[in-house]
Amino acid sequence: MEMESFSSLTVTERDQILVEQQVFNIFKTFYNIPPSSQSFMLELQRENHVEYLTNGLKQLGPSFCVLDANRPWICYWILHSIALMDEFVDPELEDNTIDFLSRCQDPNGGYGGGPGQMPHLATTMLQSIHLEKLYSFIRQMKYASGGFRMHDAGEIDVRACYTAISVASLLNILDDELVQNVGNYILSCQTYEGGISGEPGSEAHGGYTFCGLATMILINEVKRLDLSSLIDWVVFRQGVEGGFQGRTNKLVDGCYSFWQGGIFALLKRLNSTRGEKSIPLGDGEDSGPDSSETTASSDATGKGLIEDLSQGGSHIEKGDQHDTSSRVNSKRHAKVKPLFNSLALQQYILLCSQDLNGGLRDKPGKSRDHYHTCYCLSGLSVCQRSWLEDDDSPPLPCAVLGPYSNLLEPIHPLYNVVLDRYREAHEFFTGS
Ligand SMILES: CC(C)=CCC/C(C)=C/CC/C(C)=C/COP(=O)(O)OP(=O)(O)O
Ligand SMILES: [Zn+2]
Repeated sequence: MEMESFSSLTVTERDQILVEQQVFNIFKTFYNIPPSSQSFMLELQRENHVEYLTNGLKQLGPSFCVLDANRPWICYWILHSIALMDEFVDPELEDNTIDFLSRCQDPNGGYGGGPGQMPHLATTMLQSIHLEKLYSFIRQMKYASGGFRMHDAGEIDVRACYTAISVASLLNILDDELVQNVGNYILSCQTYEGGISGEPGSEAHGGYTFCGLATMILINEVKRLDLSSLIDWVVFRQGVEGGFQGRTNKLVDGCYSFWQGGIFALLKRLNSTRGEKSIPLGDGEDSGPDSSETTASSDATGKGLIEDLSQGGSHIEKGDQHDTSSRVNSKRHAKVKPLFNSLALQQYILLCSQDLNGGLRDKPGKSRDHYHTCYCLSGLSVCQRSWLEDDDSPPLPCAVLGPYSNLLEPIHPLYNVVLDRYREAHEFFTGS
């Protein structure tokens, strides 16, 4: 592009072009090296990621002051990332972390950002011991409009609804009082674009759309959303770089691999014909006989649209060199053509978001951090199973970009917790 016309662009447009150039340089280098060496670039650097994450966990003690009010959330980002790679932390570090988290618990329920800090819904994502007090804290955060506040006198938004409802659901303390009017509040945040905003009147955003959709599923009101326009909005958030943007005209960012990618995982379950008793999506419906012969396109929610879209896939078909639809044809392993380009997203995560020295990031040029590590890896796990109807069976090798050793553990898409851990928690809190 001519310098003159470049300078006439807005800052956002210039950023977009610069990022696209950086990403395409990475892809060009990648495609210019012999295929035999390409596998190294696409390899998940597990050891380095685990080392980076473990070091992060060791620093959570009293001297750790970066993002001070986020420390329990950092624990989740780190521990979840380690669990996704099926790795463990050593028992002493695990004990120290549990001790640290219990010191963050407020005597009146909920967890604060550090020992002695005000309890906050975002940090209450973590396991709680005082269930009654936790219930009372969540109840106090509920606002008459149906929404929840993030903390005492804090902002009311869709994120707070999700954290309140998902924690209450996982801990089996969700009741009608907590649910009352939540659906109306979320509905009031679905915008003319189809996605969901943080609060009424704001712009649709991937983070809030995930939170809003998951909440509506958990409270059995998902059919009240305009799912066809929501799907329409989210499929167009995948960029030519393969990654997702959070909102219209913004840059792609590795963390939306989960916030947007997770939406597809939820939609896939809604559309599934299998009776998923072990992984309820919350709509209370038995979705039919366990037939491995059926295709995933016959649910009432978004029915015709999902069928149509699953024929066409995502909007970035141009240059899609990895379309595996003709190769993935096993009845047990692949039922669903994802509504997004799963291999392009894996390529963005591995080539552009991965720091080969450990950790993952927003985009090339940015630094790694625990938040992006968590949500890039969660998105990668979603991608690897995006062709599967049943998360308990392993994906075919062609659905996993790079060596098969890149395969991560499956997650429960409503809670973003590794499936086995979800099952343990579910059993613990429901006794079944
Ligand atoms: C459970 C929980 C706490 C969920 C959080 C969900 C989430 C990620 C919400 C997004 C918040 C937001 C509007 C970011 C925009 O930042 P930006 O303007 O820097 O980014 P952008 O340019 O990509 O939109
Ligand atoms: Zn991000």
